[in-house]
Amino acid sequence: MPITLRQLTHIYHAGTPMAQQGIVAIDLEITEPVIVAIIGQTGSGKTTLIQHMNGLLKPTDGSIQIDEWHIDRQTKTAVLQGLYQRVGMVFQYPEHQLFEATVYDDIAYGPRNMNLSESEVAERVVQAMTMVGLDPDAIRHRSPLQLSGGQKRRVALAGVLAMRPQKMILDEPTVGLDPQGREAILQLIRSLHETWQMTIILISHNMDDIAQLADRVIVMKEGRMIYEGASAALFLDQAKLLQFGITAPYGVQLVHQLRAKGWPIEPQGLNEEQILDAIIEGMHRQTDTPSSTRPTAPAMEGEP
Ligand SMILES: Nc1ncnc2c1ncn2[C@@H]1O[C@H](COP(=O)(O)OP(=O)(O)OP(=O)(O)O)[C@@H](O)[C@H]1O
Repeated sequence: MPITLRQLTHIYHAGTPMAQQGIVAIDLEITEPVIVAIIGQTGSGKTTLIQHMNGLLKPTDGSIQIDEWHIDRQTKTAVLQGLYQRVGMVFQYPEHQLFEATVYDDIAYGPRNMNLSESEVAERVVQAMTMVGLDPDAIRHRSPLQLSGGQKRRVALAGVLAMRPQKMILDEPTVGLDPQGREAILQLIRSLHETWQMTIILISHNMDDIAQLADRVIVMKEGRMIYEGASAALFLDQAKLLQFGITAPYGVQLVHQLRAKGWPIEPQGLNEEQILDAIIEGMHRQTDTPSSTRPTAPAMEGEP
């Protein structure tokens, strides 16, 4: 079932002198399962948008349809709570919200709030820990405070997964992690999507993360959605990148630079492997081209 937004609008403190525009008239259809990235400058409405997708905010105008939930300004708060459990939200720096004495209790917090039996809670905690690559026997009794940054983030993710959401929203999932921790979280997100067919919506400022993960990209500006489309199409369109003030991922920049120098490279995708294949293919094509028509390869430094 697609996620459908119709003229979705949110004005904070609507009808008061403090009224502040959050998002305006957003029409969007997300066909699942998919990984969607939301980008945009600070204050552009990214957080306001995602908070409608898990029932933390209600529209002041327009509507949002997620599975059986149709939400508009009339929707009662109790109805929103069901959505909150179905669509998991992982906040920026979620590890700052680990507050229980043990890893087990932290992950069990969400399922316990769902009034499940303790045996069901235990089953979910172990499954969620396994899903995020944490060894349940090794760390369940440890304090979350004793874990590394990457492990803490996995615990926070497991806490959301233990509620068995069908969709997940991640706010800056790799921010503050070292390169190894970042790579591990990217892999985890990819495997959640592929193994569980989970729709994942993420906010990110990291274009390399987006190039590696996202099928689609939404660009927000001043509360409005100014672009929605395939991430590959956006990153390969230099005019749009310039228009939106987006710096392309490193691999894509390399492709643009090589193309500008006449290398016949036509990348079909965006992840590192695809870009590398495209560059190698371009090199082969260049070698096959008769020398009179061959574009000039970039000269190495120090070469004539
Ligand atoms: N609780 C609030 N009360 C009033 N205005 C708000 C509130 N939250 C956000 N806004 C306003 O709504 C607009 C969109 O904010 P939002 O937080 O959605 O942007 P964002 O793109 O997520 O920004 P950032 O990247 O800084 O998190 C901004 O003008 C902001 O000032």
